[in-house]
Amino acid sequence: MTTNLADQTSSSLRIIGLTGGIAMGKTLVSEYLSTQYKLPILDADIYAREAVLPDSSGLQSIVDRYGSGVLLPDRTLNRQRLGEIIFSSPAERLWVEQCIHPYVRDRFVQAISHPPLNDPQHYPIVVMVVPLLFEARMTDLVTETWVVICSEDQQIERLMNRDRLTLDQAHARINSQMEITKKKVHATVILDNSSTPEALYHQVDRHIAQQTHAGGQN
Ligand SMILES: CC(C)(COP(=O)(O)OP(=O)(O)OC[C@H]1O[C@@H](n2cnc3c(N)ncnc32)[C@H](O)[C@@H]1O)[C@@H](O)C(=O)NCCC(=O)NCCS
Ligand SMILES: Nc1ncnc2c1ncn2[C@@H]1O[C@H](COP(=O)(O)OP(=O)(O)OP(=O)(O)O)[C@@H](O)[C@H]1O
Repeated sequence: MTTNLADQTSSSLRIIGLTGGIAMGKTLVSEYLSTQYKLPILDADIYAREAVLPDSSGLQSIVDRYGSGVLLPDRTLNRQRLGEIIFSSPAERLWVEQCIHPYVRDRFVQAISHPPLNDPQHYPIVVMVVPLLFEARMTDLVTETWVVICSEDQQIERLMNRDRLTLDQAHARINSQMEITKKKVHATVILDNSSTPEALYHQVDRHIAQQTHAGGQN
């Protein structure tokens, strides 16, 4: 039986699962929700980094599999090297994910089940930023899903510029995620980030107000 975290916590608590394709604008939205609405933000990418900190069992497993060449001289994870490995091999990506995702899920569950975030009087809305919300089957952790989208051309341009990637590298990362058209099918809310950040923020304002007014229902 699937355990639904939202059922374990107060029914009035809204948990927004914020996702979208890589580099489509999740961070822009989460920063806005944090600064404009003071919402608590829990971020899967941050938890995934914690899972491979020096001396963690996660990092040790990765070194056991790929050798010490996956470490930088200061013994921290060489993220660029691990990225080359997992974004060019679906099998290795799945292996790394099964190593890291259980930790990420645990961190979300811990955060939302304990004070202060389990008190809807203080925090009626919590945001979980989860790039792989659908792929990693974490939708049971949230009460609504917000999917940020833009065109594929914009995605590639933003990704290449931000992360200094070649076109092939950008494609490899995009192709390792569920197609955005499929994510849209599962969305409670679609946020179109193909224009300016301000246009995106207006949509966020509208959906926070609408959903709050409707009592957090879809
Ligand atoms: C491969 C790693 C070391 C690359 O690190 P890097 O600093 O370059 O990227 P960062 O972690 O900031 O991720 C940037 C974006 O890449 C995408 N991404 C990351 N991991 C994955 C993955 N396994 N599959 C598809 N896309 C991914 C996400 O959109 C994410 O927001 C890192 O992404 C990683 O450890 N990935 C495996 C863990 C994971 O699945 N994380 C996703 C959150 S649960
Ligand atoms: N509307 C926009 N116009 C121009 N640039 C944008 C816009 N939205 C986002 N960007 C830029 O695109 C890049 C990706 O945006 P952002 O980091 O918010 O995406 P993300 O979904 O959080 O990425 P990731 O999946 O890697 O975590 C950033 O460099 C950001 O500044």
